[in-house]
Amino acid sequence: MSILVYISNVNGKIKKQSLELTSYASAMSKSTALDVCGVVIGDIEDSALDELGKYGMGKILKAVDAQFNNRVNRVYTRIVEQAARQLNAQYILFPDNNEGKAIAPRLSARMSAGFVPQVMGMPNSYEPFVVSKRAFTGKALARVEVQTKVKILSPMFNSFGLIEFPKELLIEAFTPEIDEPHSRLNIINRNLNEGTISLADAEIVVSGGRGMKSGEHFSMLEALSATLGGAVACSRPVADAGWRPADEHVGQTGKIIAPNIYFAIGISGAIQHVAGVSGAKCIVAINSDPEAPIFDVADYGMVGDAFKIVPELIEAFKAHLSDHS
Ligand SMILES: Cc1cc2nc3c(=O)[nH]c(=O)nc-3n(C[C@H](O)[C@H](O)[C@H](O)COP(=O)(O)OP(=O)(O)OC[C@H]3O[C@@H](n4cnc5c(N)ncnc54)[C@H](O)[C@@H]3O)c2cc1C
Repeated sequence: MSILVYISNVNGKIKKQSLELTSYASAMSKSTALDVCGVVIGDIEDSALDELGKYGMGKILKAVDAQFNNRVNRVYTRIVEQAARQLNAQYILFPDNNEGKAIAPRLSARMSAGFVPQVMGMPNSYEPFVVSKRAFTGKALARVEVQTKVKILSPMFNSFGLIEFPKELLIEAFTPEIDEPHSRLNIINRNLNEGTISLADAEIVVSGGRGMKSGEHFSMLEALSATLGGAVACSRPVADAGWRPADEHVGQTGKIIAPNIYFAIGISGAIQHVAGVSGAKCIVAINSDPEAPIFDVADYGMVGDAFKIVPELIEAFKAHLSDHS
């Protein structure tokens, strides 16, 4: 019997979320004595998977077929289901991202398995199985009891962290039986953001709001983000105005992120915005209005003009980083 981790394969690379999910599964295996296994789909070198052993992965089923490189959620669901049945998985873990959101509910229906998205922290108990999840756009935690034999969980990114549980890793080829067309769609072109840290993976996020006045002024936030090795995000009006791409918008109707540090710069802190970042470990707010609601949720606040403070911060961080390099 096992705990099965769905390993996201992005162009032959694994995401940090998969390392965190593996740590999470390894912590669960301490309480359940179940083996930690994984399934990965599409072209990927074994060497790209080795790191998972460091976090407690014992075995990976690797489903490689050129047809699997175009992700078709219906087919991926069938593959994970077959892997789960082969490994007698009691728990199946998905990342809380678009992939998890597309596959986990389908799998839940196919396997009659209870599914809990947006899981926060480790299970509260195993008999009965109770786990906490985000509720009411992050304003509350709900404790959920799952009564089905197989349970599917999507832990929130960065809600657990990376913990090493070194294990010898075995990678096995896996040939699922797919008796339906792999795709009814032809993907003609894919445009990927190369060389940037994705918002979901970023440990530091530098986010700007309407207080930045225009899209051009975001170059300042890009410079701060580059200095710190982070990613840039924005509030919804900024994306709506076309100052930044729509996929950078965080909040209730955008991405939900939980970085270690979230810089909210020229952002008022409306409840719909905070809903997307309340999981951040530390919020640093820069706002010229001392009454801005963002200061109610910020761990550190600077009252003042972002156009003066941000360049000074960049210089200070650069000096600090060069002293410590
Ligand atoms: C159903 C619904 C869903 C929504 N979903 C989202 C969502 O997912 N994400 C989201 O972000 N919003 C969402 N909104 C919009 C949300 O209610 C707010 O309108 C929005 O978050 C405000 O964006 P902002 O903070 O950038 O702008 P503003 O509220 O205009 O705030 C700008 C801030 O910049 C400060 N400022 C101005 N000049 C400077 C300066 N020079 N230096 C420093 N600070 C300065 C101001 O003091 C102010 O606090 C949603 C709204 C609704 C109704």
